[in-house]
Amino acid sequence: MSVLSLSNLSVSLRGRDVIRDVSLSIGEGELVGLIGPNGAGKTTLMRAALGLLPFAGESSLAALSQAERARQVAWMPQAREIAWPVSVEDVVMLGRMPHMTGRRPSAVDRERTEEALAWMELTGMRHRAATRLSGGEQARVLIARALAQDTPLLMADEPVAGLDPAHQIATMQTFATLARSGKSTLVSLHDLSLAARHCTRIVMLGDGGLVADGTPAEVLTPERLAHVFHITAWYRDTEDGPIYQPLEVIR
Ligand SMILES: Nc1ncnc2c1ncn2[C@@H]1O[C@H](COP(=O)(O)OP(=O)(O)OP(=O)(O)O)[C@@H](O)[C@H]1O
Repeated sequence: MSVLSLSNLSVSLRGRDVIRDVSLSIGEGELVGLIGPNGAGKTTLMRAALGLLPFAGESSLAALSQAERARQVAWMPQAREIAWPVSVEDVVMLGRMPHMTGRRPSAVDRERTEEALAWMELTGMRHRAATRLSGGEQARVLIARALAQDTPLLMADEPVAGLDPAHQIATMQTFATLARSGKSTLVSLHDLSLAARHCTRIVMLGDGGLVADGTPAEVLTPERLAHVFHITAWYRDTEDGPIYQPLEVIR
């Protein structure tokens, strides 16, 4: 079953075509990396898919009511400064809002919150004010809030930007674990190695259009890296998975 379906999605901002005719469908248990250079349209595509921007074409998510959408998809935007001086666990518990029926959190709400705190290694700082955390720690709190929402689909805009290497890897492994349990994630990334190692599928955008959609090995060819990213990269298929190291800029 598909958790997101986009059909001929196009977005025009201030008279400029930013996304052109993108069609794709994400099924259960997929971890999809959305890659493309700065300005390629990754954020715009995700925001339009969520119904946060006007678009032409169709998005299965945008067609849902606000309440249904909040139970179908958790969204972690790129902006990640937490402005509310509340505890880490309270921010994460906010992810349970779409599921809460009464005024008090249920046993399931508490369980999902605990799980999300543990996933993001935040249990030890649960009582700290979220505003007093470092940038990377705040990002982990917002990922935990999205995980606590416990939706079939998670959409995250550069969730690992600003995280240290251990937390980048752990976050991608959490998404992979979710995928194995049938949940899907669409995640925009700039790190090609993380994308290649952890994603089951890569969607490459270039200048607003869909350039390629397939397995990491199918999509990350030297020709596309040259043409779309203007780079050369060192590549090896190792026992620990594929490794990509960008090397030179092609001018
Ligand atoms: N409100 C806006 N009005 C006009 N143009 C916009 C607006 N928002 C974004 N754009 C333009 O749309 C294009 C795509 O932007 P978008 O933020 O989707 O790219 P991105 O792939 O997410 O980039 P990055 O990797 O830098 O985050 C860019 O050229 C950007 O300048």
